[in-house]
Amino acid sequence: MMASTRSLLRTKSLISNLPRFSSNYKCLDVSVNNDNNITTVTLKRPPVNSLNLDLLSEISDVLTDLKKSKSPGMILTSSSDKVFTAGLDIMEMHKPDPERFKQFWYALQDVWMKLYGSPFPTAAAINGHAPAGGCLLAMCCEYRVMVQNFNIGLNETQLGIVAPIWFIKTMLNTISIRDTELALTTGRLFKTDEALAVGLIDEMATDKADALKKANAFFERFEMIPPIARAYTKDSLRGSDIEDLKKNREKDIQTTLSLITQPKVQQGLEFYLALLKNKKESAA
Ligand SMILES: CCCCC/C=C\C/C=C\CC/C=C/CC(=O)SCCNC(=O)CCNC(=O)[C@H](O)C(C)(C)COP(=O)(O)OP(=O)(O)OC[C@H]1O[C@@H](n2cnc3c(N)ncnc32)[C@H](O)[C@@H]1OP(=O)(O)O
Repeated sequence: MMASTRSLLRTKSLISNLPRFSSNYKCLDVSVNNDNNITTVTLKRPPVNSLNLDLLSEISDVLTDLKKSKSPGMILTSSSDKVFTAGLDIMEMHKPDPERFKQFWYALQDVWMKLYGSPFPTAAAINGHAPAGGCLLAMCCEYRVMVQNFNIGLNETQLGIVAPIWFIKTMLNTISIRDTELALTTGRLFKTDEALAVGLIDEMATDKADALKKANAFFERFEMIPPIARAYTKDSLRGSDIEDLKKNREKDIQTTLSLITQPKVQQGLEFYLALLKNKKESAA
């Protein structure tokens, strides 16, 4: 084979392995670092990146693309300078249309299964508050770097709701059983330094640039590790949690819908929404 043909074929195979990202994302920025081929996925759904059906569907799509293209790794971060994500969009849970809610919850399950179980390494550069679903996304990643003076945690009980079992398992994969129980029953939000002390995050950062730098450095640990061995090992640790949800997926959707539509739960959500609005009014 002529050298020029070989080089053309090599170029073609490189091109076909490059991640193909839709330029049509409305709520995400997706960019690949030329130095290490790590993809940074930036949540950008102002004002607080709350996770609605649209945003979850886009995250799910980008995770599929990254897996298909055998990406060497992904960093999840936010375009906001004070919120990583405010968690699930409360408007998807307040007086929900049942069909839409089912799609919404299905999309959340998809994101969780794809992110928690990704064969490629993942890191969260948490550059703002990460309550509830925000903490869940961060915990799905394998490594967390968080900017100082923000909050992170599963605060569901504070809203009068209950974190689903797969949220709980994700926390149990991150911190101790004892700390998980205390954190969940009290709906505790940890400040960055408290999160570090308990192991909920791995490193602190001074600002977003520092967080991205530290997150990028995490991937250097895998330079000499065969990706297949890495991926199988991760699957051995996390795969059974994912299988459990796969088996119970429909039941999980139905149970969540029936819990969330209980009048007491709806009243609790209304009260919480009013608190968020009042906070703004009293600050003005
Ligand atoms: C027997 C009982 C059984 C009960 C079982 C029940 C159910 C079980 C089933 C399901 C479990 C569901 C699990 C849910 C997990 C979740 O993720 S719930 C969401 C939790 N999120 C939060 O608690 C965060 C709330 N937000 C904040 O604390 C702050 O907004 C912030 C993130 C710290 C940012 O503060 P900041 O000052 O910058 O912004 P504002 O507070 O002024 O907010 C701006 C704007 O955005 C709105 N907003 C904030 N968060 C959300 C949100 N999560 N969803 C939707 N909208 C949100 C806020 O209201 C403001 O709106 P505006 O006034 O119209 O501008």
